[in-house]
Amino acid sequence: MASPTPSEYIADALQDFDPPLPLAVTLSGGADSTALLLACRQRWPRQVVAIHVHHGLQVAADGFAAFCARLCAAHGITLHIEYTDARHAPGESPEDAARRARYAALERGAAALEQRLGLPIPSIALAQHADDQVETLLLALSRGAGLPGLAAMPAHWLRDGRHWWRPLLGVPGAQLRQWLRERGQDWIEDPSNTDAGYTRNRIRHQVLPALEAALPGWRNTFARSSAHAAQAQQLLEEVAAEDLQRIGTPPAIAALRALLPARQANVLRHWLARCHGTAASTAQLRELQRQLAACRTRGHQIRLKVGRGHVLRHGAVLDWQASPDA
Ligand SMILES: Nc1ncnc2c1ncn2[C@@H]1O[C@H](COP(=O)(O)OP(=O)(O)OP(=O)(O)O)[C@@H](O)[C@H]1O
Repeated sequence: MASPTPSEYIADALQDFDPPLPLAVTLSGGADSTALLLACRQRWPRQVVAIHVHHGLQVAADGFAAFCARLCAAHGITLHIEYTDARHAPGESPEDAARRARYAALERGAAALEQRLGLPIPSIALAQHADDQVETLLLALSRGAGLPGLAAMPAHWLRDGRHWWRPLLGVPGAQLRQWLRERGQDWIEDPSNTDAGYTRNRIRHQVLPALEAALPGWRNTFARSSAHAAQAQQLLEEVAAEDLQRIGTPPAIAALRALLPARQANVLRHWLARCHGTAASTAQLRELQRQLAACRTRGHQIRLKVGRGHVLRHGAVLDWQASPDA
């Protein structure tokens, strides 16, 4: 059977994509988001707008913004440029800081467009594709991640009443580039995408070609594994939420001790994330569970560094306190 053409890949992806309109496409000026914008514009001619985030600190930022302005003007697409300063906090990776700042800027950009157009914008689309998804999975494996990491990127989520979508997760990056070339459409190459100092780029340039050669169908099978992990993670979250309700907040030590270790770890992670917005490292969680197992007398104290603060024993319950500098 002939393999699908770039147009067939994209048509297939957009067929399953049915967002409430209008749709804002997040446009970096790279190949992926340029292709997503033009494909969506083709499908919903007057219902697509674009948001570009100008990362003030990057030298190339003006060039990206100028490209997006030219592209949108040429296709009659309304564009909003949102400025942001993605300086990273001490201890935070520059990539994470840029991502966090970008999502906040995209939110502000959507709100600004709503004001300007006098319309709600119920949907925002991001252009990550099948290779990005596999890179995310392999990065998670390289860090020893648990199920949430192995579940990789969700194709859809709802936040503050707005739908966020990733309609291209089934389309290989090379197909998007080919689709643009066939239309004579250019894009901007981000110089940081080839920097081998980033693990993601080493995965992209060294690991993916080896997988391509060794494992036919690996993109689909890896994506299927991520989908299994995402489903299992949903179940774990449900179990943790039920357990936490039973155990109480703050969690009762005796009730925690009655749980099997895996279930105890699951509810502790859930409590820290949902109630305190923090995460324990594997070593911190193991030590906390060891302390819980040893906590047999009234006098046994617990004070452990966990995430951005400390877990403490207060009588019959555990408590978490943020560090003053967190
Ligand atoms: N500066 C930006 N402004 C608006 N949207 C962005 C920006 N940077 C990234 N995005 C959106 O987030 C998605 C993922 O970003 P990421 O940095 O992983 O990819 P990218 O290499 O910039 O992708 P692309 O080839 O689309 O530019 C992009 O596909 C795009 O939809």
